[in-house]
Amino acid sequence: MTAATRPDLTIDEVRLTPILVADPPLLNTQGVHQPYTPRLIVEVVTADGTTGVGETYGDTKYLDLARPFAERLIGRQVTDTTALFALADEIGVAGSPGGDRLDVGGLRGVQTADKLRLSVVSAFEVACLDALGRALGLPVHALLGGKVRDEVEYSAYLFYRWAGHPEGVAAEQDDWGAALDPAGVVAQARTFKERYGFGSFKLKGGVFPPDEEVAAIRALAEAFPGHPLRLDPNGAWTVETSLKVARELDGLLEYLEDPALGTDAMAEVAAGTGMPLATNMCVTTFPEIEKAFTRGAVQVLLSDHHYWGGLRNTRELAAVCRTFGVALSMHSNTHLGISLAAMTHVASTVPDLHHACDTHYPWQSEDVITERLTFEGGRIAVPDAPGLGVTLDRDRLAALHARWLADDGTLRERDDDAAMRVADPDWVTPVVPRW
Ligand SMILES: O=C([O-])C(=O)C[C@H](O)[C@@H](O)C(=O)[O-]
Ligand SMILES: [Mg+2]
Repeated sequence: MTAATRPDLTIDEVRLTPILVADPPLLNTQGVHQPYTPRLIVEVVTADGTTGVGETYGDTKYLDLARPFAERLIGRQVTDTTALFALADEIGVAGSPGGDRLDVGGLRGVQTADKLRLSVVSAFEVACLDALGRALGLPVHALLGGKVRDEVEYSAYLFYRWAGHPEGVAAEQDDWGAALDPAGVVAQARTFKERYGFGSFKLKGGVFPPDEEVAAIRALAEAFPGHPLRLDPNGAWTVETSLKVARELDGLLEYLEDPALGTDAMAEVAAGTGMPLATNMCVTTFPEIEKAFTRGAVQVLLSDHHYWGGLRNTRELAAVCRTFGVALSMHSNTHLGISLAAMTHVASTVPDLHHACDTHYPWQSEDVITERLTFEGGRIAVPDAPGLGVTLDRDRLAALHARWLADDGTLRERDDDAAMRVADPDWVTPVVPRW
């Protein structure tokens, strides 16, 4: 390829398409998933006609950042992903003029202005890498330095859930049925194993009193001997409860995920148990690393390329974890195939990936790509086609965007509390720790 034949990778156009995607009634400590959840699909189009795609959170606060960011990208090169961070810093976050803390809590850790920006940057970075890979005929993993494995292992993400969303609420149906006790959780795990071949199971906890969730883990251990298990109550427990559960599940869990909220509480739990602790809550930004790692508060870091700022930042995070002797795996939030492909590419390039990664993907019956990614033995084969190796399905994208347009605004923000209040008008956001 000479300079004359090199494709013109100047960004000519950026398309942002907010969508609403069907989501089952999955329970967590804050409430229940809404019947439809917002995501944002990003497309960058280069002067030579190549299009790259990315995906991130679609709530209004992300859209408000993505729009001015998209304008600033026009005329830049898709190769210039380093510049994305400085560009993002130019954009103010509403309610946080100084770029400081917006609020704390939720299920994904602190929400700083910087983290919001990084969550937006990640979709553009992935779209740029996809476009670059397509233009060069190279898979994204090659652009990241090359894969060290041909498949990436994922874990079944078990949720307590209702059979359907509340009566009268517009929603898609599925055939999973309810899971509200140990037998239901085991049945759900069995379905996951049959359909996708998953070899390890994570249970989303913090929904029922700890004893009931301990019983569910015991039932899983009995039904699936030798299969790695995890429990994640999203910080719903006190230090004392966390230590009690750690004792009771000693030898049954590969790790306990965010039993208590915040680095101080996690460090206290870690000091009192030999059970490895994982997090996607107390360490979700680079500034939080030093305190947590030096105090031994976490033994497994669950990265998430969305809020860590993309695929290359994920690799930098992996290097930091390696340096501190902290194991690495991946967190997931409701996502579609574009993000699953991005996760798979970056995961394939990280030498020390210690546990099967989380994914919500099997819960998503809808997608915006022409061919869904498939799990064989709980694993996804790392795509070798150019870019991410996925193709946007424009009809599906348009249909899910039409749903977003038709919504009166209630579903455009993920709000698990509000969704729970539809079923239980007396529901109030639980004060954490709950138990
Ligand atoms: O590992 C986690 O904490 C998550 O996956 C956070 C998510 O928001 C999960 O709790 C959910 O989807 O309800
Ligand atoms: Mg978690």
